[in-house]
Amino acid sequence: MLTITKEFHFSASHVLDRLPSWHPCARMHGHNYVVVLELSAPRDALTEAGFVRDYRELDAFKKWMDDTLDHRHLNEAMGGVSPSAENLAVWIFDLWSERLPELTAVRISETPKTWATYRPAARGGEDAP
Ligand SMILES: Nc1nc2c(c(=O)[nH]1)N=C([C@H](O)[C@H](O)COP(=O)(O)OP(=O)(O)OP(=O)(O)O)CN2
Ligand SMILES: [Zn+2]
Repeated sequence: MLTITKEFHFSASHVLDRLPSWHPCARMHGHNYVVVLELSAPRDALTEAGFVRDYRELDAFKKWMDDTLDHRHLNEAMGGVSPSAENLAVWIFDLWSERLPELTAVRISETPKTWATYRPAARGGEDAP
């Protein structure tokens, strides 16, 4: 299995309003988010050029991210889903997995020290069918 990743950046605010009120993240605050898309393909399924998928074909994802998430309030942009890093990873995966069939994982960083990864078992890795 071959795996490629590409990193994207956006800035947004959120409120984790399902947390208890004493929790700092229950207050409005913002992050400079990092999103990493991971795409995978078996070695015998690479394109003629030797790509899992051309990185440049991910320009559409960047445009969507800029339009939908950048400088937005994630509680609104995500339609009421609690905007944790975990839920954001799942939400992005579910929105993009049909358009990017090679998508195997979405990783989200809110701070330089934190990462959340959504990697559905059936879609990638050594155990994939
Ligand atoms: N499992 C999760 N825990 C937390 C999430 C999350 O999405 N998933 N989100 C937050 C906050 O939104 C934010 O990311 C703060 O995280 P935290 O690590 O507390 O950030 P700090 O910069 O304040 O941490 P320091 O330890 O002071 O560097 C909270 N938890
Ligand atoms: Zn936060």
